[in-house]
Amino acid sequence: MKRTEAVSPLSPADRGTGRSADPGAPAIALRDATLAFGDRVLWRGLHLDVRPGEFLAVLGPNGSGKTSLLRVLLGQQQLTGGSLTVLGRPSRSGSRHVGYVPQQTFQPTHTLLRARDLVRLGLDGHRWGPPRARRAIRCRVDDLLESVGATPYADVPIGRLSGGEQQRVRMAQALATDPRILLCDEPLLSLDLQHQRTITGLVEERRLAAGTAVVFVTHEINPVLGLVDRVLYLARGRHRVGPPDEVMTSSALTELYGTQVDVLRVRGRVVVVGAPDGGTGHTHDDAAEEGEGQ
Ligand SMILES: Nc1ncnc2c1ncn2[C@@H]1O[C@H](COP(=O)(O)OP(=O)(O)OP(=O)(O)O)[C@@H](O)[C@H]1O
Repeated sequence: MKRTEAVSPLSPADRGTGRSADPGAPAIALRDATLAFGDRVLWRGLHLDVRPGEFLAVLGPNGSGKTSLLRVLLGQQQLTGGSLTVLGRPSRSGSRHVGYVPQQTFQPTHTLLRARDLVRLGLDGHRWGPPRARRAIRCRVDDLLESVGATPYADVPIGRLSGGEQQRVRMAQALATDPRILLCDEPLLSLDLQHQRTITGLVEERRLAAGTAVVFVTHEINPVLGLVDRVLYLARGRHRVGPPDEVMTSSALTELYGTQVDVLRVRGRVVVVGAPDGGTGHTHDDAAEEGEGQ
């Protein structure tokens, strides 16, 4: 299990409420941020504030630097240039105020760790001092598992679960500490429509109830189109940020890719045609799938 992805000890400075010193401060602030590996620039000059309660979708072709951006926000990867603050402070790894749903990695089938153990690690893996009362922890774990529809397999070793089932458990783990920022790396991968809705519903609930800022990496914007405040689109070392109606347009993506790209709206869905990487999955037509299932 990649325990460090979601759980690690708190630094002493991080034991507070997670609120910024300045309540009006953005949850995340990137200034002139650049990330490069050797000569390869993933993105440069990124200037971005993510407000509390905002839903930012991060799109872009394979290798454009979406996961790397999350690693930067998690404090696991240093910027090459520019600066970053998270909840008003320099980012650091292991903050309980930042929930993380990592990109899907399949667990070995022989692992003994059960779904409920993984969620529990998300709950008390950050804590110093005596463990919380067992019953309270068990109830909270049960509630979290229930919220993602994972109760039926709470006691099944995680390696025996399907990709979609594992994904739902990871979401429960990420929400365990009531994070003020939620970073999701393709959390809808492997999920059928019903469970996509369960997951997006949970994220939305959390965002509205607690003002959690959401950074949501996805290859498929349509399942979250109604929730997204802004899109950050990364491609060819460049980026574009703005509301979906401004970014998901033929002119914006043509400029970003440097070649003709057409963005169509079909029954309220976004369809991208002609992106050199074959598109980033926006052409997937959920509406058709939904109709078929009824
Ligand atoms: N530590 C590292 N050192 C060198 N190169 C790296 C490192 N981390 C990532 N890369 C490279 O940076 C590029 C971007 O990787 P990243 O995982 O951020 O892409 P992505 O947009 O999330 O892709 P995908 O859609 O396939 O998940 C890749 O080519 C990757 O190999």
